[in-house]
Amino acid sequence: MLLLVAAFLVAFVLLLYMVSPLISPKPLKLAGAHVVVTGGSSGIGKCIAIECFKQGAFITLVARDEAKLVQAKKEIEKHSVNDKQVVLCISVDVSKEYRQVENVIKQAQEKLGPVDMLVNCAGTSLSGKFEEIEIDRFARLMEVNYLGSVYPSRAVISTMKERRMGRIVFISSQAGQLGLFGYTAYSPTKFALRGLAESLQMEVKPYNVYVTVAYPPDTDTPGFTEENKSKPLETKLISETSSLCQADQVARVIVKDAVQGNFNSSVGSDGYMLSSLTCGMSPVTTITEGLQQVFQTAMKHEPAMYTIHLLHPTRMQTYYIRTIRL
Ligand SMILES: NC(=O)C1=CN([C@@H]2O[C@H](COP(=O)(O)OP(=O)(O)OC[C@H]3O[C@@H](n4cnc5c(N)ncnc54)[C@H](OP(=O)(O)O)[C@@H]3O)[C@@H](O)[C@H]2O)C=CC1
Ligand SMILES: CCCCCCCCCCCCCCCC(=O)[C@@H](N)CO
Repeated sequence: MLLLVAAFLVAFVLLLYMVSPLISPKPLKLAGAHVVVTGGSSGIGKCIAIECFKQGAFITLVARDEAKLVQAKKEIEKHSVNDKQVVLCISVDVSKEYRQVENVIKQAQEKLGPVDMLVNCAGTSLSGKFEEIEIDRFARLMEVNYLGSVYPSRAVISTMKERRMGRIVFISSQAGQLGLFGYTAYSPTKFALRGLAESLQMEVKPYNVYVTVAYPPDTDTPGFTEENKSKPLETKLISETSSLCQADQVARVIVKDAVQGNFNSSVGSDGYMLSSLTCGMSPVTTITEGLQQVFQTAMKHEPAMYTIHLLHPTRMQTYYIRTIRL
């Protein structure tokens, strides 16, 4: 019996390695690519823009405050690697009107060509006890963090599908992997991004478009400083168990994962553990990731469960879907 299980596992691992070229996308070339970064005027978004610019990309920064945009543009331009590179700034609130966001993307495409990579980094956080958070803030946070990622993505997706190439990145958070004291308004907006990303990835994979969800830990940014002003002591104590990162370090990891087309992107060893523990049935981009999900399930359930986890038709879709003829 044991032998049978072992043989089954070996056969399966072999099979997975055979299909591995099918599930690993070709890396995106950033040199000459057009990268749109919402929230690109500050913190993590600005560092993502710098990282892409350093690799030869053309950048469109999208945020509301024009002065901050101009300042960020100057900072990014210092890192140019050739004299053709451009940083374009467009001011818009990504969470209000879909048509406005669509126009901004149109303008960007007219100036710098079709979008090769969209990074949805515009977002805001708020911590506090459930009953102390002003009721309007729940809707506002959902608008900015969730709809503010839906709108730009929706505006670029058709062109990406037509061109059979592209990357869409969503910036969730470790607080989008587990709910924490103080994050009743914030966490759900970041969980929502994962649902969106998983669904969208399944739709666009046949068109060679890859989606990445990043789950950064606390990161030293202007947004983080702002959030700390109202942070309950409990939230601070819990958060201190995970590391505080620098924005450029987080940005490097996110850009690397997006370029490679990895679905999941996490930073550091606790980020890695958290992603393993909360892997669910997310799309996998590497064999190790797939096996890891299964062993994760195996530790939690009876053997039947991990067979289902591996072989369920839905999982098969995420392995195999390449082309659909409608
Ligand atoms: N810092 C952290 O600890 C972590 C942050 N994150 C997430 O990363 C993202 C960036 O965070 P961080 O760098 O700290 O944030 P910052 O506050 O430093 O920067 C936020 C950026 O988003 C823009 N922005 C905010 N709201 C809107 C809007 N409605 N429309 C257009 N642009 C907007 C801001 O510009 P402007 O205000 O001018 O519009 C700014 O460029 C957020 O989604 C955050 O939730 C995730 C995990 C950890
Ligand atoms: C075995 C696994 C160990 C992992 C321990 C994980 C502990 C969780 C700490 C979570 C910290 C909260 C991050 C929120 C960041 C964020 O989105 C805001 N800062 C935005 O500004």
